[in-house]
Amino acid sequence: MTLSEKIYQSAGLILPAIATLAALVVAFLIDPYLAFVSTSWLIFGLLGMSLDIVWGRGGLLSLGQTAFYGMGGYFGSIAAINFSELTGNSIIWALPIGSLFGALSAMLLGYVIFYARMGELQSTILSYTFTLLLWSVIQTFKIDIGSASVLGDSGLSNIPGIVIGFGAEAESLGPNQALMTVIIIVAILYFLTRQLMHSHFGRIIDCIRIDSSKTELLGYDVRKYQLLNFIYAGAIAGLAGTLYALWSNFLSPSVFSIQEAFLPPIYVLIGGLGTLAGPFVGALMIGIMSFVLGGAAGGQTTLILGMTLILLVLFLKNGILGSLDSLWRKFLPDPNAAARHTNSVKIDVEVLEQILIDAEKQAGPAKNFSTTQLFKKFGGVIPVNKVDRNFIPGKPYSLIGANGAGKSSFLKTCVGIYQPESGVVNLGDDNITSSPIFERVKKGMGVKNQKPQVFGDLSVIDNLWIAAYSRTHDQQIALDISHKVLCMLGFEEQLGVNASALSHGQQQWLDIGMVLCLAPRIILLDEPAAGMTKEETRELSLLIRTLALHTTVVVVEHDMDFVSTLEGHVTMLHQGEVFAEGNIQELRKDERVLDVYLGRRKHV
Ligand SMILES: Nc1ncnc2c1ncn2[C@@H]1O[C@H](COP(=O)(O)OP(=O)(O)OP(=O)(O)O)[C@@H](O)[C@H]1O
Repeated sequence: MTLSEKIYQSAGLILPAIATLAALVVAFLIDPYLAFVSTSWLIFGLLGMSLDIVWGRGGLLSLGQTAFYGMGGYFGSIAAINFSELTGNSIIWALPIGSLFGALSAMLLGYVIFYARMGELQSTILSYTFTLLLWSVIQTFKIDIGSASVLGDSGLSNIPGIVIGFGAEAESLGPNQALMTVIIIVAILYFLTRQLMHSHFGRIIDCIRIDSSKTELLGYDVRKYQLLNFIYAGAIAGLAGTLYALWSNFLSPSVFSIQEAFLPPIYVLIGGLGTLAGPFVGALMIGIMSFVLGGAAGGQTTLILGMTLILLVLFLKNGILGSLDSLWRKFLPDPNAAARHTNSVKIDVEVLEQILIDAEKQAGPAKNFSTTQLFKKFGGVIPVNKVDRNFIPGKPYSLIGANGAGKSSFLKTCVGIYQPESGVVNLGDDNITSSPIFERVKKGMGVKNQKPQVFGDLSVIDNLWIAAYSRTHDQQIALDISHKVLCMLGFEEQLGVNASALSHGQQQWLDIGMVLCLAPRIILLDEPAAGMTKEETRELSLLIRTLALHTTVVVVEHDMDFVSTLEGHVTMLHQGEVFAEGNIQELRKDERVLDVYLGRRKHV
């Protein structure tokens, strides 16, 4: 890595650290009124960051962040009002309780969103509805909890300020000290979140955003990770809400309002989606503009602000920090340059054998795979009609058939993408008929779909690593496995290239490499030769034959010539049923098979 790349890599750490120190100095020096106002900008930035975790990293535009913020604010304030009477200090009670209630509300909403497998738009609308629901409830809700009185649309008052001392004499901090305290809390949360997003957890979240179905095919429990990420962001929003309540000493139901719900997405868009620090820039910019325009624009603040924001989002599509990042990258060496130097893939069979032997040592022997009376229908169409099959290691199995014969449907029903109406799927001794996909993968199933599924924004090595990590849960072992597979494919030079910069054929190989990193005990390949050159197809055939010596391999394939090179067992499907089987030479002589393939009616 060059010096300029090293500086770029550490910028996300160094620049915010410098910004924190500078902010502390400024907070100490500025006018108390400005310190008071700018504290709220920082808190809004924190709320924006909580959305960036869910949206920029997790891929879900949630309009529920202000709901968690409001819930955190209310419950944190109730704790502060009651407990600070006893101990003086407000934040040690309010912040944990506020973030706990933010997290709990996020858990409730997130569970519905992720476990009901809602689409993106549905999820956004549901999160918005959740916020509005709380708004209407809190407006009429009146209750006394100890010394705290929640008074419907009159809100909650008498919230103590930010008190960090203890005892009867402990007092609220002045505006400058309060700002400095909030800067420190926000900085801690920013660096913690950055660390989390750079950990394996963050990488998995990135993969889910890019391609959630592929992430599940790598054996990750996608919904669990999405929910955990959502809960974490809810906790941050709840904490931001509590800080806001302590700062303003008052909370009204308007924190759950429509206007508030749309502010965090604006902060994120202005600052830069997925940058984590961007929402602070966005909140600061809006705060400063409103502050400055408030006096000068004679009642036209909202109009001028709105126009400026529209122009900003139009001309800086990646937001301020996102655009600066793109600009900076232009001065760095092109990480994808090596993608242009790739030759056609030549499998290193020796390395492949070693990988397969290691996999066997770690994951156990190959497993049989069988279906019994497997049946799937779509309305009147029956693409899988009571199929009994038993696949064992030794020779590859090919499933052939004309278009619409049911090959892909059979494979998808085996993988768990389609749920069968009846019948059983067994992996080794386990009945996996109703297991979720990620559990099947954990039990040893490896799947390669027809189109290459790689994480385009991640480097080649990271793509392999994320697959290997799913099996090993050990960062170093996963890296060792990734390097072996990289070497087997001859991709060493392309290690740092983004997967999206590879050609279609290379992406197919990378996808196959990812499957190998899982050390699968049975491998299902759907038209793996699609889009490959003749040379690559030859290598693929060699790879599949080698794989079949160590694992069970089932290939769905159209191309009879390719199937004949596999020298394995062939099953022909027709109208969802097993129509013929044997080796390819026998099937090629079978008139009934030729009739189906050539569309003749003589024997069928
Ligand atoms: N999700 C679905 N909903 C409705 N019908 C489907 C669905 N998936 C497949 N089918 C139908 O099932 C039948 C078998 O399709 P399938 O894709 O499994 O065949 P195939 O042998 O893989 O064909 P091809 O080689 O063209 O991919 C077709 O009639 C198809 O329209």
